[in-house]
Amino acid sequence: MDIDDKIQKIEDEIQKTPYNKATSHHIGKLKAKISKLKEESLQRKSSGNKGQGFHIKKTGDSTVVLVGFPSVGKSTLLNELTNAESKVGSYQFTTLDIVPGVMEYRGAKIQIFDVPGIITGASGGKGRGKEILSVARTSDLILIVLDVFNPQHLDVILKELRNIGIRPNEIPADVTVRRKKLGGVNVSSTVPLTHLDQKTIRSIINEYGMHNADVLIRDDVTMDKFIDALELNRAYIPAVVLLNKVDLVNDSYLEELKKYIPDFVPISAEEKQNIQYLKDVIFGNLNLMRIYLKPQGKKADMEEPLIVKSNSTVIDIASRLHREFAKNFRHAKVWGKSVKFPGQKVGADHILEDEDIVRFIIKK
Ligand SMILES: Nc1nc2c(ncn2[C@@H]2O[C@H](COP(=O)(O)OP(=O)(O)OP(=O)(O)O)[C@@H](O)[C@H]2O)c(=O)[nH]1
Repeated sequence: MDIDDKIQKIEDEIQKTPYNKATSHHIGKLKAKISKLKEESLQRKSSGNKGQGFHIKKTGDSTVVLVGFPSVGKSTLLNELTNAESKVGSYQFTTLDIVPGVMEYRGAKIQIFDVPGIITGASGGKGRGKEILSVARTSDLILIVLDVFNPQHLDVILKELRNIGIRPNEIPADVTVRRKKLGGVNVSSTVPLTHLDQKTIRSIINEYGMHNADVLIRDDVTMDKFIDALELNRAYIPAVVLLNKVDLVNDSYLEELKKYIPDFVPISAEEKQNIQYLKDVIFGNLNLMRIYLKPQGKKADMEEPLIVKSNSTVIDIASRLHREFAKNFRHAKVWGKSVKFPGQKVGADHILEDEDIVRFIIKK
């Protein structure tokens, strides 16, 4: 029996088992088993395909990946957003290889990848699923591209992404597990747990080979999220749904769709509709900010901002500039939204905001 058969067999068993208090620990154990098998299957696939996968050199400030079925307009969109010269064809599977492009926006260099069209079963190795696997898992944002006439593909794509360990738009549950030598499994939580009982938690923990551990739970987690928290390989990545080719439909069609997909960005890559707004959405979801540097006695360089992650501190910026800078840091002066008055003196841990101007004062 291969791994997929094993997974199917356990899934069938879960289907047949009624879910209640008495069976919860058993179902927890089965779900943990499935999670481990899927992980094993992923590991095998990626190691078995050495050399064939895409090796992408990450450049720029962030990376974004376009995921969608063939012919939904990914190449056309990539051309609109970036400087890449991607071939556009009106037949399926035009994208034969990965095409990175760079979108320059608000001073940031955002690298965008168009991966070959996802098809059902991609995560299982069908089509060119493993490419999606390697690219999407390491990206900072996933753009799920749908054709306006095939919105039902969203469910398939989300399922495929989950199968390769991606948890789009989820935040990891706050669970810590400390292994110990003796004393059994001790579970404590800071909030009431409405989805899991002690027996189920123990049963899942045991399935992961741990028989002595302190488990601390700070969220009212579901069974699935608890299992995710025990897997090391989960990728929590923001995702945005794009509905392409809206030039072919009217407003009432889109209104109707909102009943099924509450949150999407309508675009037309071909007719260049809503592209500017999309760029804003991309930038916004990457959680980046622009910081301008002001050398001593000179005006700030307002041409080329430093692009950093939101909530970066003064010392984060200093470390990025130069190791010596951070080591000899004394204080900084800041102009902008993060301070009460212009030129305010701040310490290393001060959190900056978008478009702040910073001057470093370092020990001589
Ligand atoms: N009407 C309309 N057609 C579009 C739009 N975007 C793309 N197309 C057309 O859809 C077809 C497929 O576009 P591509 O950009 O090649 O699609 P793709 O998703 O990259 O396809 P694969 O390379 O097969 O994965 C082409 O004929 C495009 O001209 C759009 O916004 N409106």
